Amino acid sequence: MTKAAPDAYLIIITNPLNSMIPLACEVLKEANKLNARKVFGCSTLDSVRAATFVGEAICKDPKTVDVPIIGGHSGNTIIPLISRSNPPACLEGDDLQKMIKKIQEAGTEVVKAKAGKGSCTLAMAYAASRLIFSILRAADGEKEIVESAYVKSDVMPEVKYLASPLLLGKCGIEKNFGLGKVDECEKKMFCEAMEILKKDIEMGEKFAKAKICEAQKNSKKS
Ligand SMILES: NC(=O)C1=CN([C@@H]2O[C@H](COP(=O)(O)OP(=O)(O)OC[C@H]3O[C@@H](n4cnc5c(N)ncnc54)[C@H](O)[C@@H]3O)[C@@H](O)[C@H]2O)C=CC1
Ligand SMILES: O=C([O-])CC(=O)C(=O)O
Repeated sequence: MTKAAPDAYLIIITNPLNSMIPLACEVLKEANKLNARKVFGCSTLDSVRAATFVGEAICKDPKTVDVPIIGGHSGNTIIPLISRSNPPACLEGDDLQKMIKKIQEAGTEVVKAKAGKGSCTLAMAYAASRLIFSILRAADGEKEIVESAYVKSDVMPEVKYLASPLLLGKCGIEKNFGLGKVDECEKKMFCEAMEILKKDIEMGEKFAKAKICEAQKNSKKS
């Protein structure tokens, strides 16, 4: 990609996404071709699931429901901001906790059900096509297109990569909306998620650096 299409958008679906985006960015950085505005970790399925489950709970068509997602794309790092659901979800106590868990565990549930035979496919195809079409529509000049995705981020100094709502534009990410307003419960979940994210990010970066180092040594030998 760095040689054949250095200006291309890079959208990664492969897990572990929290580490794969740092890994990819390290490789692009090494080749002097990193344009972080065009590198996306596809966490759109979390947005799709949140809209579907919240929509079911409040009897609304999921297509009309928006729930911002922050954090990452694995278990507890997926933080659906139900307090900012549009239309409002008004979930509290046990119902709220169950909803959050349902969104966070939905992917793992499918992986377990398929018992070693992959993960969810059709829903993933839908989510990927939604992100790709959003990016293309924005590149084509359509305004006010917002998607949550896991990207290189300077929103929080503690974590260099983060999922958050993004305004898309002609050249990729136009603006990162960051965390925005979060309630106390969401803030607590985010603080816990940051500790996991930090380790996941470090793992991706370390892996990339080791592979780059190995490749450099091999090229010197030959
Ligand atoms: N971002 C997201 O929301 C989602 C991400 N995923 C991720 O997408 C990836 C694919 O998922 P599935 O299609 O369900 O998995 P799968 O197990 O059905 O397919 C993986 C494919 O990769 C091939 N493969 C494995 N190692 C390879 C290598 N070194 N070189 C070339 N091919 C290789 C396997 O032969 C297999 O065909 C996984 O990493 C999964 O975790 C899946 C669903 C949602
Ligand atoms: O864990 C997996 O392989 C599947 C996944 O990311 C999801 O369904 O969100």
